[in-house]
Amino acid sequence: MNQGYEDDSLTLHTDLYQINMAKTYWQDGIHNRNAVFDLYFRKMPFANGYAIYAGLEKVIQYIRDFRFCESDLAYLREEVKYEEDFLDYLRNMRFSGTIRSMKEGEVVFNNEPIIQVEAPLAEAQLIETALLNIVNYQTLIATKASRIRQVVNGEIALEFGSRRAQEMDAALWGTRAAFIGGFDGTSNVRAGKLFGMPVAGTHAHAMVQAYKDDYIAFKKYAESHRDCVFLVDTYDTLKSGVPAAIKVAKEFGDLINFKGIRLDSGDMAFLSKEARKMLDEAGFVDAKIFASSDLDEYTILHLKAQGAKIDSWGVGTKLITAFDQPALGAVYKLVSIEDEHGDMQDTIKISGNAEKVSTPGRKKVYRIINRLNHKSEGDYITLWDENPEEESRLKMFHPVHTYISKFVTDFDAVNLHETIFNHGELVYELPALQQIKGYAAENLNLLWDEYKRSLNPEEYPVDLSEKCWDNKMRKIEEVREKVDHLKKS
Ligand SMILES: Nc1ncnc2c1ncn2[C@@H]1O[C@H](COP(=O)(O)OP(=O)(O)OP(=O)(O)O)[C@@H](O)[C@H]1O
Ligand SMILES: O=P(O)(O)OC[C@H]1O[C@H](OP(=O)(O)OP(=O)(O)O)[C@H](O)[C@@H]1O
Ligand SMILES: O=C(O)c1cccnc1
Repeated sequence: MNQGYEDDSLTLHTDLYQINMAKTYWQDGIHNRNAVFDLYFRKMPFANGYAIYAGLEKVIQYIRDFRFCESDLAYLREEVKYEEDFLDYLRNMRFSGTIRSMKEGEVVFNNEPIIQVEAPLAEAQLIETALLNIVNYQTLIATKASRIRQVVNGEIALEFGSRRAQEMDAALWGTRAAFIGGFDGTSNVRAGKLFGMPVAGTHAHAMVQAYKDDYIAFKKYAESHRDCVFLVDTYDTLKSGVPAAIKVAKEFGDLINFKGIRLDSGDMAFLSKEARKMLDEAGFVDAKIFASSDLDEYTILHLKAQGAKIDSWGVGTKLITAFDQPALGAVYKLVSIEDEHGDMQDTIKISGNAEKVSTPGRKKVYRIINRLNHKSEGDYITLWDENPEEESRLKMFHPVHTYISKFVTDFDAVNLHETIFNHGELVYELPALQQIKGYAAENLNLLWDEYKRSLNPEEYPVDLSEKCWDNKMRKIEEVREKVDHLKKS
């Protein structure tokens, strides 16, 4: 999308204040100081017990291609009035830092760094907006998809939301995220082409309206396709749609693969049960019933509770727009920065709300897995120089309500971060999408069911090591002393 420019990049896909800060750092000569930022979210989306991380593929593409092109620089020169020497600095900028990230498809929780950026201060600052933009949306959709997958269980779930998504990129990357979260395929053909996802589809009401008759429309479709799923609710599902589908299936016999029917309105519990009887009586016991129409995990659960005979669920609007929670709220916080002597100094952002106080320092995140039952005991955030793998007994305690604690022995501590870029060089090979999806499903098996139920799940422990916690308390104290001192002077 060049909008008339000869060249274009995603590098201006940032907030102006990031470039303004970069200019201040550059002018002051601190732009190359090593800085560490954590990307994390604070509250579990949809009040779910876990989230599924998606977005890494796009983050990699964005970082790999990070550079200001000439039309970006011309814009900054003419419209924002930046001086030539600063523009020269931007012209030569490439991302030269290190990015550590959890793997795509990882089961993630609030308040743990999903991505950690360690880079020259100005570079780390400039990429914030795009990273958050990507991860916030894709993680939200993967998580919503996973919630729907939990209730759909062993049946088929198809993503149908392109027409309702917040624009084209959202449809495309959203459906990829939904696939990672557990969907089986998409109606978006470009997603099939670009990501290798399975594509699937039936037909719309428009086709039945065009032929003005269920039977004629289905017959015409059968003449032009081998796989047939007929949409039966345009006029009257049980009186016209289902009988017409059965009639065409009988007439065409082996000439078509009659896969079933789709319901898109009305009482889908009642209609699916009646349609199932009609299909079975006609001998089409293998024909499947597809359902769509404003579905989400709640309607699907209710339909199942009513004994609906639905085999395949098409979900659009409520998935692709994350209808009940439109934002994940992930943030990007500076946790450590090099001082004038070359030493790293940890930084903190204070808030009146204890849960919002950032956790200082360059950190690692471990998943503590019980060797006896292969279930996760929780996640354990340490400072960089700690190694829980070498410890035989771990004290895990809640970082806010510290009296909630437990000791864990006989565990494996799995470091959840992979190095993606090392000093600017891409060193990570992204697995195939199918593998990422498999990884998400596999990792969910590490969680007790109590964390996975869609309603009122238990809170999964995300704890700080004692050293990490002490460091945080020390930083809080330092800030407090400084503020007290300012008040007095
Ligand atoms: N038995 C059922 N129990 C609970 N929810 C249902 C049941 N049957 C359908 N639904 C859901 O109820 C909602 C009905 O939507 P709506 O009122 O728009 O009617 P509709 O039958 O889809 O009609 P139309 O698409 O023609 O406007 C949809 O979200 C659908 O998934
Ligand atoms: O309801 P969603 O979860 O968003 O799923 C996608 C919807 O898109 C189509 O409807 P639409 O009314 O757009 O077209 P149609 O005429 O083919 O029904 C389809 O029939 C689904 O109802
Ligand atoms: O293939 C379908 O049935 C379909 C595709 C997109 C939206 N609604 C339905």
